Amino acid sequence: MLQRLGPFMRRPAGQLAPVVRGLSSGSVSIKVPLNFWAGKRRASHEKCIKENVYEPATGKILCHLEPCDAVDVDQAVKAAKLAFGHWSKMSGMERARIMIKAAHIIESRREEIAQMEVIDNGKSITEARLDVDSARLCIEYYAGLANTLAGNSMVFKPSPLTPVTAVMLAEIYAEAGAPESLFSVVQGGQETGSLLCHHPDVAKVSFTGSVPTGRKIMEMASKGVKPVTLELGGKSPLLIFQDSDLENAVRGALMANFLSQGQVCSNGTRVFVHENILPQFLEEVVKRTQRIEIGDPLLDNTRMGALVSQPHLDKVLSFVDQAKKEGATVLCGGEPFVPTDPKLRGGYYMTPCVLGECKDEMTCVREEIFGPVMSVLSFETEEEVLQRANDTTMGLAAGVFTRDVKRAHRVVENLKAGSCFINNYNITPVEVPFGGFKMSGIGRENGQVTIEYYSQLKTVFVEMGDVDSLF
Ligand SMILES: NC(=O)c1ccc[n+]([C@@H]2O[C@H](COP(=O)([O-])OP(=O)(O)OC[C@H]3O[C@@H](n4cnc5c(N)ncnc54)[C@H](O)[C@@H]3O)[C@@H](O)[C@H]2O)c1
Ligand SMILES: O=CCc1c[nH]cn1
Repeated sequence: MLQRLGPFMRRPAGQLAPVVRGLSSGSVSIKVPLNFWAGKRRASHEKCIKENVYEPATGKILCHLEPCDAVDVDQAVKAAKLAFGHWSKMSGMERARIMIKAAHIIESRREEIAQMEVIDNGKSITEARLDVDSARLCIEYYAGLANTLAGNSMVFKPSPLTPVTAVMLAEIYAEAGAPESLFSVVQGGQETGSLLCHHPDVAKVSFTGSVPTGRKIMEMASKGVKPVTLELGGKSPLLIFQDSDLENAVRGALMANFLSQGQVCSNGTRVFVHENILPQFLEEVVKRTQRIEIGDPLLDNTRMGALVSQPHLDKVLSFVDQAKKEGATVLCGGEPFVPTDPKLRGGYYMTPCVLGECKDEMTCVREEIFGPVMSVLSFETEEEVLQRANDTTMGLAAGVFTRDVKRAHRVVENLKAGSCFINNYNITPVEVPFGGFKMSGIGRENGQVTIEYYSQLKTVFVEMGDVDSLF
């Protein structure tokens, strides 16, 4: 395991707590470059100002980001264009073989990748392992479809807050035998992103992020008349009817709000509960929220790690303050959390929050918080709750809990959202398309339909006879 982690330097021992299956929080300091194209990791070509990147669990500096400038982006895109030439001429079988090999490498390095994702992102190791499995399954699924299709190359810019693991994926594709630069990584923030959108050799822009940034991306892509896929934010409703199995509804509400410290686009953060079961629901949901184990994300029993950055934590806490000012009741959580372990004291933790007595017009109900904050609202009738659930500019996901199967189908038919869950929440298998209605996005990821969003259709007429001319 440690040999594989060669490029990552460990901090001197001494202040470290026991190592958890390889890495421990606060023990990693990355010195190697984080850009990757033409077969290797690369520093940016200019000695630019390096930006600190912090480990969410500890607040310690994890690495330095060297944003790619126009020269770097141009090199990466040109290399990707060459790779496209090779890759698209390979047979589907050859491409599938390379993808399956990449999937096997991911499987064999599952724990190492998951641990590095935790260090990079702050989420719990339990979730990170599932994320690595999802990545592998995704590659396996599309390898199955590759046999009959054209292939693309990609230049990927990760969030500047979490730059580390995307480079590992680039190395894995290279090891699996993919043409050089088939999958490249350029680091940076909005300037680098904007360079990619404007580059004339970039044929398609796929963006995952917030609605305001998505709007800018679409605007930039429009200059080159480039197609876009936009996977944007949400403010999804979860409807819990009186006839629900209450135990499962409570579990669903927790899964809809607290995965990845609430930093999940599809989260069902507006929880509408029928007025007759509201007291029981709140008692149970608050009890279980208070039991969520917060702390070192690399420990197996942790269920909630750290938020991605200090500014983001501050923003989420300010949403809770605003909710209080607007009349919501904090039923639990919503406070900064300082773990007892001294090495975690600088980390970005908060207690998961349930807000009661929420009203439709409150900021916490209207705006995406992207943190562990559940807003609970009461309703009386199906018609009323459907109208309120759809009263949003976004439409990524929605959920309904009821034992009445006819009601379940009637409700999801009327919910304006790309993914609807009946008696569960946040289930996203790779075979099933994922994407938003309204301002939550354009296009779909996952499933067979996604291929259409990354392909050009070419129509070719071949005349075998004479041209029937009118002239
Ligand atoms: N629909 C989905 O599948 C999905 C998945 C995950 C996250 N999200 C959404 O993402 C948001 C949270 O992510 P975030 O905080 O990283 O979002 P963000 O919009 O702040 O940033 C996303 C990315 O855009 C880049 N960027 C920012 N400004 C840019 C510009 N002007 N030009 C080019 N690039 C620019 C950033 O560097 C970053 O890599 C939430 O709204 C969440 O719902 C959506
Ligand atoms: O934050 C986004 C979550 C998600 C689930 N499936 C695809 N994206």
